[in-house]
Amino acid sequence: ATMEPIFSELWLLNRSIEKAEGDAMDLTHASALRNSNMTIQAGSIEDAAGSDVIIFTASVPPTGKDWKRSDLAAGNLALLENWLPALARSSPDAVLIMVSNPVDAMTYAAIQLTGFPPERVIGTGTLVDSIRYRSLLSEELQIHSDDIRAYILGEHGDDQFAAHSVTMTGGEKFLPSETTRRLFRETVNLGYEVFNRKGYTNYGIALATMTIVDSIVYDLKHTMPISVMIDGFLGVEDVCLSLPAVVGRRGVTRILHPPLSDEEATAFHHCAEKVRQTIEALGEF
Ligand SMILES: NC(=O)c1ccc[n+]([C@@H]2O[C@H](COP(=O)([O-])OP(=O)(O)OC[C@H]3O[C@@H](n4cnc5c(N)ncnc54)[C@H](O)[C@@H]3O)[C@@H](O)[C@H]2O)c1
Repeated sequence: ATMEPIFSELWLLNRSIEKAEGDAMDLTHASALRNSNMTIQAGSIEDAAGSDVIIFTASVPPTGKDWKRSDLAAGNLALLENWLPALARSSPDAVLIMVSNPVDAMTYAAIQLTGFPPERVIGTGTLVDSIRYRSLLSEELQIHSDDIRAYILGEHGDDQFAAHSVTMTGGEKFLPSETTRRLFRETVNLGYEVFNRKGYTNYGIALATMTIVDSIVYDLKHTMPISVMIDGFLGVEDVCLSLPAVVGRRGVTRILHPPLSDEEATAFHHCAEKVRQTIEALGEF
């Protein structure tokens, strides 16, 4: 969001105003080379009042070598509790994009803490996993990744699954094969693989978030796998998980219901149980 001149104003909020100011200055200098009149400033919740889009990325750091995204749940819930009610009061019509992990449980918590209608709260969910999978398939098939309709669905975590039965390009279905399964197994670990090498992931998630922002700001109504409040699909509700959904100016305008195989439906139910457990372990909020 910071390098695309898509907003008129971009406000950076951080517990450390100095860090936010440093980023705002650096980005403002960089944008001198862009065809941009977007202003980039550091400030407070009040400064950013009336925002159209809120992107939440604050997070406690992971600890230990074999950390899981769900380990961040309690620490990040405290950050959400600290920031979101006030952000929601000062920007009551915003669409909120949740990036912080574990993103599905945090998206659910954000709906409760903002009081926003669920369609105005979007988790980046498995969008980043789906682009990773598409990029592996693209390399294997020698077809541009943008032409490959392949979805990783469920939780943005270890129990995500590839919706092999609805993967297609040019109208041709890819039946699940040893190759698609192998590439999916690689996909699940790619986030950790990048993290283990550089200590964080940023380019993939930044562009995934920008894809959501673009679809909101320009009301593009693109379909993408994102974390949404599940609307009774396969009997699942009251939990956030990724399904393909249509994104426009007011947030999610439609959640799609792909015809999953029995095996995929079981995986979806499993993800629902797992994310629900994470949410329940957080207690009242
Ligand atoms: N959804 C995804 O696909 C995806 C991908 C990458 C990262 N993430 C998640 O995004 C989050 C951020 O990742 P990162 O690599 O940018 O982490 P980071 O540690 O670099 O950044 C965290 C930021 O949060 C700020 N912060 C900490 N406590 C705060 C508080 N009390 N109030 C306000 N700000 C506070 C820190 O100052 C820092 O700027 C993590 O939870 C990470 O797991 C999600």
